[in-house]
Amino acid sequence: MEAAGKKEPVLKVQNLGIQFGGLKAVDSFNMEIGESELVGLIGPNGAGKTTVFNLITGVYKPTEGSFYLNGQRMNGKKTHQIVDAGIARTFQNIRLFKKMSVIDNVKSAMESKLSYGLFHAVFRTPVYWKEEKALTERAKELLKIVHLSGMEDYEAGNLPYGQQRRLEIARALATDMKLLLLDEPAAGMNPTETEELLEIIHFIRNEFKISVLLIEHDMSLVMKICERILVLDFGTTIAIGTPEEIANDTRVIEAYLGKEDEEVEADAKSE
Ligand SMILES: Nc1ncnc2c1ncn2[C@@H]1O[C@H](COP(=O)(O)OP(=O)(O)OP(=O)(O)O)[C@@H](O)[C@H]1O
Repeated sequence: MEAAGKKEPVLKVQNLGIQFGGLKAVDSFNMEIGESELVGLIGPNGAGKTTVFNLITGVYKPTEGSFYLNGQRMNGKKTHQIVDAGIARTFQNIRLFKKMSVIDNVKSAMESKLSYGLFHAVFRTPVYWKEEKALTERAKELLKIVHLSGMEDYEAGNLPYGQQRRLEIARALATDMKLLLLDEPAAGMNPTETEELLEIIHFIRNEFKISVLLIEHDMSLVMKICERILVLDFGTTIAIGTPEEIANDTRVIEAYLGKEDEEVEADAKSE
């Protein structure tokens, strides 16, 4: 997958694959994502999309291939090292500290950035308070970006589903990433919430100049927001292209939804 421009791609994936027993969940996966690009990763259930995320965040160890972040080889690194290097993600099944406040959820994602030591934390020194204040301000800014201003003190688990998904995005932003992986961010959202999410993703990409890789079943969102789309089926890449190319690709139409061509084309046009 060729990235736009001549600069080193933010993410470069070469022949990445993993086998679970006899199943090749992801096979020879290749992809490049350039700076500030917004790329979609789609495919039917079980196609291998989340497995790709798990591979490039160090959750799974690839059985073949390599991947690079800004030219730095990332194979074999632990998840926290990959997060520190600049890859952040959200999860299909939301992972928040449900009993913690909204703002503490964001602040806890920034912990690795803290420079004060145990002494300052235990004795609550001026150094501690200064850094805490800066952290709180930053967390508030991030909550504003995901339209959660005013919700700082709510318990995260009590937020409606759509807001919890946006809080996950704020947590990911708190890690100062270069590449943001979003796993079905619109799942469970109504059309108004999805529209709001779309605006937020655009804003984040433009504001932070980050690259985004998006797994999403909501085709209208994918078609509207992604500059390029990669389609997986049974762990294999079956198509790469612009939203328009993907919507008209017969292999995608046949494999992706498993419907008759006319039916899928009608769906794609109505979205
Ligand atoms: N840890 C694992 N052990 C064994 N098989 C696994 C494991 N993780 C994923 N798989 C299998 O790998 C395949 C790809 O799964 P994956 O979750 O990546 O698909 P997906 O495209 O994200 O699907 P969905 O859209 O339903 O989330 C599936 O057949 C799945 O059962």
